Amino acid sequence: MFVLRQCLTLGTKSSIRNFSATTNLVNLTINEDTGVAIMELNKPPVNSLNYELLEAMHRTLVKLENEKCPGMILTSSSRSTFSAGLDLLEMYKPTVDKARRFWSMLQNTWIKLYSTPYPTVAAINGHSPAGGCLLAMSCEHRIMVPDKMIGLNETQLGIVAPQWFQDCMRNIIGERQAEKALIAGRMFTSEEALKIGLVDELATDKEDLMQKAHDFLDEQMGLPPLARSVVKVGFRKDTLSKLINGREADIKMFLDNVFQPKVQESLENYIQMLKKK
Ligand SMILES: CCCCCC/C=C\CC(=O)SCCNC(=O)CCNC(=O)[C@H](O)C(C)(C)COP(=O)(O)OP(=O)(O)OC[C@H]1O[C@@H](n2cnc3c(N)ncnc32)[C@H](O)[C@@H]1OP(=O)(O)O
Repeated sequence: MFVLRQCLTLGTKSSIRNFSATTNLVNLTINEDTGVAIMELNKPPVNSLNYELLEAMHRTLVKLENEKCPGMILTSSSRSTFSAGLDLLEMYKPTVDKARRFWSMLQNTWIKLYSTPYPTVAAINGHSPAGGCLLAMSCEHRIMVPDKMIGLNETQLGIVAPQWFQDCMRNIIGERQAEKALIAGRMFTSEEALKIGLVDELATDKEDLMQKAHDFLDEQMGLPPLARSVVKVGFRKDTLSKLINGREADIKMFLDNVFQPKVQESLENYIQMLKKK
């Protein structure tokens, strides 16, 4: 195995191979024999999804697609958290330009991740609320360590999970379970998530998690890749097209909501609460 460290400040293919001391928000490891990529989110302490992390993810996904990646594992370098979801500071008192840029990058990243032709598996080694749950749901297969929490908890924060977040959940756990979970903003334990099908497997620890993720990819990589990807994208095309054809309306929805005084008040209280913990 060798490690390619993807650095935000580096753009060219050759320079990506050089380690740089600059913060690496995404660590990319590619197995020389199998080509399998491990994309590890690395924004301590909890991988909150700010513009820079989303951009680093997007850039990595473009690179993997260009280099005909055969399969990818999405995981996190944090011991407690897969991803804490969207960075609350991106939504708290932003300028219009900053909010628009942020949301647009979230859309870009999700569209790339949800539509990869190659198989993807989320190795969920920690809590995965809201936007973190979206990332996991955008992969094809989810494996989670025990005793962590996952779900779309937006309602509990006084905000609304966008339609495409909701669609992703509905596509996985079905209409009735998704409606109940989304209205309540419910977070599930790993064990509950397995029961309702929000995750596919539980692992005993990180080693078991990665082994199971590799096993899933091995199985997928044994299938004819073109047929596999056509079926995958066929299943996902309605959800994808809804956002792709409605990106501007979705940005407007976000901007209209994020600047509501009530929403700003909820975000402020929530940020304070997290800081006091
Ligand atoms: C507004 C219009 C519509 C918008 C639609 C939005 C759609 C999606 C929204 C989201 O994704 S909002 C984010 C939702 N996320 C959460 O509710 C998770 C909040 N975090 C936690 O519950 C916990 O941090 C954790 C993930 C369970 C991890 O717990 P742990 O004990 O390990 O770590 P903490 O001590 O709580 O946190 C460390 C450090 O990180 C800061 N932080 C945590 N989450 C976020 C976040 N999402 N954004 C920014 N910062 C975050 C936390 O405040 C701590 O900071 P310091 O005290 O160290 O400064």
